[in-house]
This record gives sequence, structure tokens and C-alpha cells, in this order.
Amino acid sequence: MSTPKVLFGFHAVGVRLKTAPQSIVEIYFEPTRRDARMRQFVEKVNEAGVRLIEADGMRLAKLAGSHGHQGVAARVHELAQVTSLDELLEQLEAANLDKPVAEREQPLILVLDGVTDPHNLGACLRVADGAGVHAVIAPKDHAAGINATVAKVASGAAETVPYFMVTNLARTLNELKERNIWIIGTSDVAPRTLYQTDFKGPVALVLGAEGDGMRALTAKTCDELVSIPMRGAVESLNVSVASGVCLYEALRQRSV
Ligand SMILES: C[S@@+](CC[C@H](N)C(=O)[O-])C[C@H]1O[C@@H](n2cnc3c(N)ncnc32)[C@H](O)[C@@H]1O
Repeated sequence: MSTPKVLFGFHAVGVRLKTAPQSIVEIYFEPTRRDARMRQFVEKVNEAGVRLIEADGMRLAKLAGSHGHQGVAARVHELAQVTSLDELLEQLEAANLDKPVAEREQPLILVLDGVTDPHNLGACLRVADGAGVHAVIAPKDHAAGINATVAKVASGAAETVPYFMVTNLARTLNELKERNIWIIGTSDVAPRTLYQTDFKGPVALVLGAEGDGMRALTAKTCDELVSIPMRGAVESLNVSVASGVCLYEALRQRSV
């Protein structure tokens, strides 16, 4: 088994407890918190037969590397996941092989070009999980990796959505194109809006960094660029909010 890592917060630990209790080494909790949420949580841990250890706030903060632990942290083993984007796409293609076209599950991928804030990455993973995204891709050299803060903000989605960090993002986008995946980039200055584009087929949606947006090469590699209409004074949305707006438009189109 892998070296254990730490999850913290009710959501992140709760999702792991629900989906893979066998992967939890032990759960730490603050016994001085006696509210209903903590009582229910402790009950669930006991039902699952997971080892429960009392810890004060300082120990939890040290374990979590953050004060946002809500009185709960867990040491867990990594879950076995698909190890590469290719493997994931091949699994999807194989699952679609015998299905009529109308019933095929079309890949939906979120690409984050340089999102470095762990809170933004966590929020993007959370909305990606909600919208049924198959994988999130980011460049290795300029993006946040999955850490305890990301896992906490993602509320369990860091466990459910595969996150691949790639060496050369433009090359990966070209490889997606070779698999007939349509690359839709987002920019607040694109003349066409997301409501004028088709998200029904295999799609990779590309969002840019908090400050500078997508890099020039990334934007050039996209098949098309779309904007989210902005009616007020601010020029752009937070990247996780923009991800949510675009992904739920994709989900809406795919659901009709
Ligand atoms: C805070 S914005 C960056 C703004 C930056 N000035 C730019 O040139 O894109 C972060 C990312 O969220 C997405 N985004 C935010 N607002 C958007 C909008 N109105 N239309 C399209 N994408 C938007 C884009 O992917 C953008 O790169």
C-alpha cells in the first residue's frame, strides 16, 4: 500500500468514509466538539469500524497543515485510480464500443491552464464532479497539485475526479484532437458566447489562470474560443465560477 496522506474536514473525510472506508488508516477527532454534526460523524465512523483517535485542535492543525479541519482529520491510503489520461480515454472508448451512437457517453474533460490557487483548484474539482467531468488536466510546471487544502475545498471530489498533470499541455490538447475531442477555450474577450456553441459531442473545456488567463499557445491550440456574457462592471469571473457556468451549460445541452 501507498504511504498514507491526510484528508481533513467533514466533507472530505465523510466522502472517503462513505466510498472507501477500508482505505482509512485512522480518523482523528476533537472530542470537545459535541454538536450534532460531530456526533453523527462519530457514529458513522464507529459503524464503519474505523479506528477513532481523540486529538486536540493543535494536533489536528498540525496533521492537516491547516486550521480549517473542523475538528476532523484522517490518515488514508491513496485509492487505486486510472494512471493516465490515455488509459481513461481508452476505457471510455471501450465502454462505448457496443452502444448505439445516441447512448454513447461522450468525454467531458476540464483543462486548467495554470490555476495555482489550491482553493480555486478544489472548487473546480468540486464543480467538475458535479457536472460529471471524466478528468481534469493541468500543466505540471505551473499549476497547483492535490494537497490537503485542495481536498478539503473539493469536498470529496479530489477523490472522485482523476487529475492529470501533463508535461506539455499544448501537445496533450493536440492528442485529444486526434481522438476527435473538440477543444473549447474560454476568454472574456471571445466574440462568441458559450450559449452559441455545441457541447454535445466529445469536449475538452479549457480555462485559464487566475491572473493572465490561458497562455497564448494554449489559446491558439483551441478549436474555438467562447466567452461568458458579463453584464456588469467587472471584466471576468473567478475561474471556478467560470468552470461551473460552462460545465453546467455542457450538462444542460447533454441532458436534452
Ligand atoms: C479570472 S479569469 C482571467 C481573466 C484574464 N484577464 C483573461 O485574460 O482571461 C480566469 C479564467 O476564468 C475564465 N473566465 C472568467 N471569466 C470569463 C468570461 N467572462 N468569459 C470566458 N471565460 C471567463 C477564463 O478561462 C479565464 O482564463
